[in-house]
Amino acid sequence: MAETMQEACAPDLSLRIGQRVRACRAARAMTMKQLAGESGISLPYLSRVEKGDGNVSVAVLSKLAMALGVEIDSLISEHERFGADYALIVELLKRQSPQQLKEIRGMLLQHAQTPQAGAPRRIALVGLRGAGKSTLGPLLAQHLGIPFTELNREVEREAGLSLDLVFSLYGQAGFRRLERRCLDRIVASNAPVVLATGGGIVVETSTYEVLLHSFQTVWLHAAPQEHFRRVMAQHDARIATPQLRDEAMRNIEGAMHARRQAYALAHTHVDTTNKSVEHLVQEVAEALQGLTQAMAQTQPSSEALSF
Ligand SMILES: Nc1ncnc2c1ncn2[C@@H]1O[C@H](COP(=O)(O)OP(=O)(O)O)[C@@H](O)[C@H]1O
Ligand SMILES: O=C(O)C1=C[C@@H](OP(=O)(O)O)[C@@H](O)[C@H](O)C1
Ligand SMILES: [Mg+2]
Repeated sequence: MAETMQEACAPDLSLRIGQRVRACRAARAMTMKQLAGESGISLPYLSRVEKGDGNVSVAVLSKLAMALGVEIDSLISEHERFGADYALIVELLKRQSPQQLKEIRGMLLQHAQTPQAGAPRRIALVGLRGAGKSTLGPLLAQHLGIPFTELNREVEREAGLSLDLVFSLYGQAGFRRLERRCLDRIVASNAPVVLATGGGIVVETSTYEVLLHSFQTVWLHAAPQEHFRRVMAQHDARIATPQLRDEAMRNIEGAMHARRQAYALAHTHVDTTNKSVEHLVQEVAEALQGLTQAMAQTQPSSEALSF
């Protein structure tokens, strides 16, 4: 059964699409009749789309985008909410190479990441399940003399439910909203902390951006087989049968593949393969010290961004 966007999405999305189509058409000084003709959509149907009352299929959206000479995502996005500069910056960024984008992000973060006198020490451990975040976190915190927080426990406390129930009652999206709320609260508390995050925090870009911006982040990693071996050794109920085990291994490999680039954005990376937990506490502490020194030496540039 063909599912239309109207059925799949909230009504305000239809309204937004309608407003975007109308605004793009107006900016191009096109009449409704012209747009209908150029896109091959009937005039009455286009009128309904613009009123936010059409069952807009992806095919119709694609025809409209083509006739307006815009990318289909610009008819769905909320970019205009952030103003004209935002839209121009997005276009400017689209023309940069991955390396240039890395440099631009670094420049934008330079001020935020230069340690300010008296700023709280905030460290976040990221990585796939079995990375050792929950194991190393409290030991690292003890070593540094600052408190430890497990973000998933904060989510459970916020929801008043176990993590499994949060997922089954609110779904992945509900969990991510709670995770963000808890992270925001930790940032706002302005206290030093070693934070063990959940393995999936990197998938919600807006949450991960807050984490990268506000914490010194450490990616703890190992080969997928090692992550799997460690999770297996925890005798998790989710991998109690051979089928579940196969699925779990594929899941870990798939997640590592899909998340590798995001994890790699962390400020420092530590390979945990064949290293004892005690050794790793030292190694992570040294990596963080190196990072703090490197950040202190990087003077915020007063030059204009030149890209
Ligand atoms: N460096 C390590 N070498 C071997 N086993 C480890 C190491 N770090 C953690 N483990 C074990 O792996 C399992 C998963 O660790 P955990 O800290 O719960 O990972 P995470 O919180 O990142 O999912 C635990 O049983 C833990 O004892
Ligand atoms: O990798 C993931 O997608 C998840 C990892 C879990 O955290 P841990 O990494 O602490 O196990 C937990 O947040 C949730 O089950 C989702
Ligand atoms: Mg954990």
